[in-house]
Amino acid sequence: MIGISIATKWEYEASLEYFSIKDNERFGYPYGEYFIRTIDDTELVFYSTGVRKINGVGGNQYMISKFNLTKVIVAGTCAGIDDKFSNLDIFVPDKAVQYDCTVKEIEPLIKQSFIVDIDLSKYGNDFYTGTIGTADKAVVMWKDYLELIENKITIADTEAGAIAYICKKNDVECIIIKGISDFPTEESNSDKFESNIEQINIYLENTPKVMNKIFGEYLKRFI
Ligand SMILES: Nc1ncnc2c1ncn2[C@@H]1O[C@H](CCC(=O)c2cccc(C(=O)O)c2)[C@@H](O)[C@H]1O
Repeated sequence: MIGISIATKWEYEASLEYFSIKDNERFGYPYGEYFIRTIDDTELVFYSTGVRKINGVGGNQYMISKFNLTKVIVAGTCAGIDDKFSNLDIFVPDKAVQYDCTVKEIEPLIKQSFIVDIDLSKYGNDFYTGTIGTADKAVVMWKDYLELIENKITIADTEAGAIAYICKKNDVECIIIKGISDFPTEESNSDKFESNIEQINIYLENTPKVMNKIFGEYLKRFI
């Protein structure tokens, strides 16, 4: 069985809609909900975990143990960091890093022990790849965005790097498929809150579009 890990309720709702899931096919578990679908003769369990690293890791560890998963695919949205890319571009990163685990004033932002390399060689190369950076807070502030650019991060989220890390501990393959839902914008002091609300609205508008693109154009070749 392969697990499809989904963080937010909006991403999960878009998944329910995409696969036309009926109420009696939805089951609860301590971190959220799951449903099961067979695609190309492979059984997949789609589950919501809730947001940020603790929920992402807890939900995945639970599902790896419950269903004896052989692979986890993290599917969802992310912030765009590298400005060569645009909203709705989809990535399958070959590197996942946690960037909030060091004292950055005296240590490098990213330490080797928090980097997971992902071998994509058997899946071809007709997709965007790069480094996904994960931390427990969303990338909203311009100074955080500049720091990620400086550290050569391509996209950022709040779960994937930690999920890849615990998959490795479990000897379970982890593939991350993420689409850009939003980019941080430079905020001035006066419109900090407005610019944040605007970013959230863009995220909400793009979430179903990203999930449909992942399921329609990317999922099958990674299962
Ligand atoms: N900018 C982002 N940074 C990090 N992760 C992002 C971003 N965008 C999307 N994700 C991904 O989607 C989910 C939720 C998104 C989220 O929390 C968010 C999105 C936009 C603005 C704000 C805000 O507070 O203004 C919060 C997370 O689970 C994460 O995996």
